Amino acid sequence: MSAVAPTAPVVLRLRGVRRTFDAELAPVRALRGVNLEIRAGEFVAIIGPSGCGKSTLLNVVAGLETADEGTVEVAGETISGRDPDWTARFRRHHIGVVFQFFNLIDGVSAMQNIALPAAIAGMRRRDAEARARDLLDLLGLGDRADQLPSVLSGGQRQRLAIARALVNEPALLLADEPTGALDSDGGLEILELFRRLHMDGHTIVMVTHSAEVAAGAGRLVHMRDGVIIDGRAEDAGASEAHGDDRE
Ligand SMILES: Nc1ncnc2c1ncn2[C@@H]1O[C@H](COP(=O)(O)OP(=O)(O)OP(=O)(O)O)[C@@H](O)[C@H]1O
Repeated sequence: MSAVAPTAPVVLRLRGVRRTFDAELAPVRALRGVNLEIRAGEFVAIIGPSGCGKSTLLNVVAGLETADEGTVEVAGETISGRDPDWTARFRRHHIGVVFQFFNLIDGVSAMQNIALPAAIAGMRRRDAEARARDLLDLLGLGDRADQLPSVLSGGQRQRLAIARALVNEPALLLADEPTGALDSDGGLEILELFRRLHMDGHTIVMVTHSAEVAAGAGRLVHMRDGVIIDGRAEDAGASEAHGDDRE
């Protein structure tokens, strides 16, 4: 289990978060009252059956989806209910996001894939490039700085995407199926990297289908039918943990 002190500050807090999608047959209640607290330095894996709401939860935390109800706090700031520009700015500065299929910019070098988001967040170009080079070295891609993502292996692309996610020193690193597009060895390599980042003090929340990858995290959070059924914040109400279905 995670060795994170129970007194470490809460970096992520969700309270009563709901999200329903319109669909042709019937509305899909993807999140049905999610309560969760994650403390600084935790490495958390969110697991559960397909369709239980894992990606929706991560997207709501990233501000890529909005919650219909409830509150989402990241690094002490309430991010739910904000306008899209505020949310995008907050995400740039405080949240790093890693996706299953990397989402790199194909037309620019590995180094620029990292430096551009830093420059957009306001860092001077030269500083952004220096930071990008440091991150490439840290993640074992120092000799790939000038290459395009298309010539990198899947594992290298994902390491590059992780470097990009770290460039603005986020309070929270989110990863949605970060090993899903990689073979088993590549996946375990990414897990090892997350474990290293965790040891360095990063706070990581990862959605995964892989039991092997999840087992490498410090804490497991189990979801089912749009709620967290285990691994929730200690102080969340028991009825909420089993779904507070009001409809
Ligand atoms: N944009 C959307 N519009 C309509 N329904 C959606 C949308 N996004 C997600 N859903 C539905 O919400 C539910 C939860 O989806 P979500 O992707 O969060 O689940 P998941 O646990 O991540 O699934 P998987 O493990 O298969 O990736 C599913 O029934 C899904 O079909």
